[in-house]
Amino acid sequence: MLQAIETTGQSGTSGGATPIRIRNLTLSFGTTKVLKGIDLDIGAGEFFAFLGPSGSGKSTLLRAIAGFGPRPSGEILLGERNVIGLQPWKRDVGMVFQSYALWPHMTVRQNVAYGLEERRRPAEEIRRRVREALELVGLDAYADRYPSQLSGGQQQRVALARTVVIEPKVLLLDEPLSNLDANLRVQMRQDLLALQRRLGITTIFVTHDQEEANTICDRIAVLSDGVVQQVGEPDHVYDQPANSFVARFLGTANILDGRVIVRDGACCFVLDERSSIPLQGTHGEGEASFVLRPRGLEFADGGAGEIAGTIPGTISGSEFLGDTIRYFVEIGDRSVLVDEVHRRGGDRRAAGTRVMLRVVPGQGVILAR
Ligand SMILES: Nc1ncnc2c1ncn2[C@@H]1O[C@H](COP(=O)(O)OP(=O)(O)OP(=O)(O)O)[C@@H](O)[C@H]1O
Repeated sequence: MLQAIETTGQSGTSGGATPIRIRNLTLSFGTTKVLKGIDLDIGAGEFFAFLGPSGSGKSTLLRAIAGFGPRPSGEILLGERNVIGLQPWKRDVGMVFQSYALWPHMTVRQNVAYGLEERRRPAEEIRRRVREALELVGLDAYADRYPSQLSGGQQQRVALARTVVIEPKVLLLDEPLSNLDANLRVQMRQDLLALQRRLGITTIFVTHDQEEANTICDRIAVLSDGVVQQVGEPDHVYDQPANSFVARFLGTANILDGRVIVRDGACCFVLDERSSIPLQGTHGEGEASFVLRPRGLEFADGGAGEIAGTIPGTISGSEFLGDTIRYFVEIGDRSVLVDEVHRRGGDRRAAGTRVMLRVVPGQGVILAR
């Protein structure tokens, strides 16, 4: 019965925004553990993303919060209440899925009203709340249409209206934009952000699309193999990845293996016998990886011969990316990516050219290995 409704909230219980605390959450399908001791704190009113590759456990975690799937161990606190073991419809959460699953034989108005009718709200209240929900998603003029008379984006907005109309304390969105075409997704994510801000409702958004998470969410949790790899604001996680998985998953990264040494009190990253890079700040000595975005490296032009702190290399190819040109540079037996701003009419560096690279000051992260 919930298939088309996909909301598990109770009517008229919204109150203030609800924080979510997850403690040591573990969940298995049969003998396969897919959530492995998840700890998370999601603030009241926060727009939070679960981001990770396919199979990392994002949907399973979201569904566990909603009360679907096998019973996990650990705690899920919605406000002060541990909801583990509680039936989905008693949790006061609303969930929107990738497939909108609207009732095709019902108008937009009837679809949105359905959850309130099921909860036996008075007719006048239903009329008012449905009108408000449709205004919220900008579809009040479409109330008498059937789903087949709407675009994909409009249908998804009906699905959102149908969920928020029951005033859940927590809104769970499982890849809600992935059925839409690229342009509509960009538009819809802004609409979604505006809606979330207006409602002030604690919201979790599941996606494998880092751009989607980064553009609309306050904070993200990066998941891999049922484990939270890192939590933080999108720019922080991008700039300061906790490990090489996060660095690779959030954009393109050069991961250079070498070691940190301290010489005369100054830290230095030794790539090989020809290349060492001075480091800012203090780091422990030992095996390490230097994680650098392609924009974190630049060409040290103009110097004759090798310059201290630079890395000699040879360009092996390049790609035109619009605003930038991405160069493939061989350094020893490894290859790195270097992005250089494209200037109109500027010459492209040719394959085979010998170059010196340096780290842009302040760029890069050292990860112990
Ligand atoms: N009903 C199920 N029975 C058995 N295994 C399942 C079931 N649902 C999910 N899994 C497994 O649990 C793991 C996590 O799946 P989940 O759907 O949570 O990943 P996800 O990160 O949401 O991936 P996607 O982005 O592809 O939806 C996967 O290995 C998946 O095969």
